[in-house]
Amino acid sequence: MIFLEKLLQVLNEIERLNVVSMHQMRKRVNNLTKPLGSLGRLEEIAVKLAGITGSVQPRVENKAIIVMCGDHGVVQEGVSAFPQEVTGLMMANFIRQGAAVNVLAQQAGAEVHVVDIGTLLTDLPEGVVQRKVRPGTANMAKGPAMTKEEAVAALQVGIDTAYELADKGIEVIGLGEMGIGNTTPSSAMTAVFTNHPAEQITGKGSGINDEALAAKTKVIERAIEVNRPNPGDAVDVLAKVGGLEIAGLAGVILGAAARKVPVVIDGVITGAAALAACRIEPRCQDYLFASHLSVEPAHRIVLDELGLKPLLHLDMRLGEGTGAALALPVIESALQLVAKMATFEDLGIPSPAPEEDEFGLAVQ
Ligand SMILES: Cc1cc2ncn([C@H]3O[C@H](COP(=O)(O)O)[C@@H](O)[C@H]3O)c2cc1C
Ligand SMILES: O=C(O)c1cccnc1
Repeated sequence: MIFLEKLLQVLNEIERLNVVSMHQMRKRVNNLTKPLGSLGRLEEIAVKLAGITGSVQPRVENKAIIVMCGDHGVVQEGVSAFPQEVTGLMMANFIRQGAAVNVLAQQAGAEVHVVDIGTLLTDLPEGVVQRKVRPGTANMAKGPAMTKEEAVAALQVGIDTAYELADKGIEVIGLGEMGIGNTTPSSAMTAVFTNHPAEQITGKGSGINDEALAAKTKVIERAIEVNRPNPGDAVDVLAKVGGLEIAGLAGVILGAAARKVPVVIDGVITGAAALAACRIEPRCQDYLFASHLSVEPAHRIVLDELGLKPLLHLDMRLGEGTGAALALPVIESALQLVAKMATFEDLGIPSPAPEEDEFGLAVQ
């Protein structure tokens, strides 16, 4: 249980947002040459980033997307439109820069880190980070997807990955994943954590038909019934009805929050990981940005539960970190505005800033 001790130490390091920096950033934003509040959510982004980093000049120039990859025993139940081999083939595609996330990450100026935390592939393409905890999960419709020890080990892989990136100067992390079948554990976890019926939470994933959707819903119900995950114990939920890449992503969030690095979540799978991370340590909620709203029904429920508003509405349902990659430039733009716009002071006219900000602090 060395892992567990390390995990507890990480949780201990996650701090609340720095309210002083947020107040200073709000003051700066209110003094920019524009009507108060007119940059809308971009203003909120700047203030939140100040709180996360504890700096009035936060930076998100050095960006990375972590694509955690894992396979799922539950595909035996026919829950995906695609065969399991596609997970490994897509890993090679990420390395060849041929996937959607590669194109969008390049647009955003973000590095893509591909981590094998639990695929069935034995011959990994060069460039994939090898952190396999086990080769694929077991079929959760018949028993636990993995042991609790394996779930903790996967969390630790995520924490280590976040630490490595923070140590090399990465200032914002986008989350992505690849794993055929992974919308099934994501929906199961969301059903358990939010106490919604599987029917309201299950979607078509990569594109199953209505008949297969009904069967997928039943598989999720059965997995919950067979395993009885304890909603009050997020590691139990991850182990019984989760996935290796999902646990790894939850670990990335915990590690990034401990290092004061903002995290941009993507679709329904990274959303389920965020729910797990926030159940393990609620303070990490403050470190999250929601990039977009997926068409998968579980996603809206996840974001509501996390109290996050998506930045983009593009009707996407891909995963990989594609939504996160698209949101990174929006987040960076918020800071560029703060850094480069003139203030009312520069124009020599009084600022329209209110006397108090949302923290009840005087801003003049
Ligand atoms: C070619 C291809 C590329 C993908 N990139 C992301 N996903 C997405 O689809 C999978 C989840 O959907 P389901 O639960 O229905 O299997 C995940 O790998 C997710 O990242 C892909 C899926 C496919 C087929
Ligand atoms: O929105 C997502 O994250 C998603 C949807 C379908 C398949 N994979 C991912």
